Amino acid sequence: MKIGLVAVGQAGGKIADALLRYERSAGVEIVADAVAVNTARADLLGLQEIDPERRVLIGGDRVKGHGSGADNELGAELAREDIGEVRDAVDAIPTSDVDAFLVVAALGGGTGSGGVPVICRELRRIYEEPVYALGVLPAREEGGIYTLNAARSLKTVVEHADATLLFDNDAHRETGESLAGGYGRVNEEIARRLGVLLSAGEARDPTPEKVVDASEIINTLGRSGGVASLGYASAPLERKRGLFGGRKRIEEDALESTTRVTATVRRAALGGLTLPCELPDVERALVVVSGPPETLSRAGVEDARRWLEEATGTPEVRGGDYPLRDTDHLAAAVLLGGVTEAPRLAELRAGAVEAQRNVAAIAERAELSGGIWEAEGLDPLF
Ligand SMILES: Nc1nc2c(ncn2[C@@H]2O[C@H](COP(=O)(O)OP(=O)(O)OP(=O)(O)O)[C@@H](O)[C@H]2O)c(=O)[nH]1
Repeated sequence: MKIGLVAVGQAGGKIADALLRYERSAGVEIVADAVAVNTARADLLGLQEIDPERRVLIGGDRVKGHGSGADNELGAELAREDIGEVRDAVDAIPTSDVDAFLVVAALGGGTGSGGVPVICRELRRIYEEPVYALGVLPAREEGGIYTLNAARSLKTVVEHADATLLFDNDAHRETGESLAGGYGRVNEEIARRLGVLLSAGEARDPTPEKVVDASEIINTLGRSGGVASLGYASAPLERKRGLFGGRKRIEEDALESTTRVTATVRRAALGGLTLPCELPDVERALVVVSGPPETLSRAGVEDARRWLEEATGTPEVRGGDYPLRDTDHLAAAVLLGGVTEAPRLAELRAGAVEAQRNVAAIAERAELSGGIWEAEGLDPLF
């Protein structure tokens, strides 16, 4: 499946860079072209993979290229004002190659958080292809404003994107790792997951037993504004030198590969989700198993698909394989579409309501303190 990639804000740009690096190193073609949008000039200059001609600075007249300072109302306003420039940049993407658009950003800051819903709405207005958002949720320690930004942005994005794939930064922190220290690894993790999912439909050689095409990914994500989560897990494979030397190969017995496939899919769906959720709380699922052809047990993929059907309680579970010759791992990607509830979303909503209350109380206090000067009866200088 080929996407037109639109990266908004700092995190969006870095994730897009990571996806383009994945594409190059894996030798696959999954990004038709990528555009980066930001209110901060320095962030745009720091990008490494996105063509400089496809980098769009918005709000230059108002914020002078210095970003929107975690103010997502400002981020949305600047995106609305300069939407024509974003549109022109996206117009240059060869849409005959594009199966869907993916608009990527962190939802906790200002530019990405405010810009994503505005850009999704505009792309949906113009193009027939589905427009998906990939939103990164802030870590708990980032506090009330980031939580409030993310909740308000998400509430708006689900209205304007065909579906929103969420990635919880907190769920992917390693013990003892600082938030910012883990960004590089986390971005590569997002890129690998998306990479495996999107490449599956582009697989040609070796030929998959059961191809996962773009329409299956689109049908799983849905087009009615749902939330999605993407699971991933991998298992190392042992290569042994053949009897007469030569290239090491993987020795398989059918039972072993069936068990490995089902166990890896279960780990991806139960413990490796970008947005942790309970399986009965999803409406659709898609499983892709990738690895050397001799390890891709057809029975294993079918068992895993049936297990997902039971665990989710929905008949809408699709599945396929993606054979890769030169890998020492078996990997499973599980896409869950139509996620109706997740603990992190409930927590985000509650945190945002509280933060909004605090913001209102502070504004009221500020108004009162302004009133003190009124009461003094002093005239200002001018
Ligand atoms: N996964 C991931 N999260 C990031 C990265 N950089 C920042 N974040 C998170 O993104 C949120 C802030 O979003 P940014 O993208 O930095 O901000 P922005 O959209 O450019 O908006 P402003 O800088 O406020 O104009 C916070 O929750 C950060 O923890 C990154 O490289 N990867």
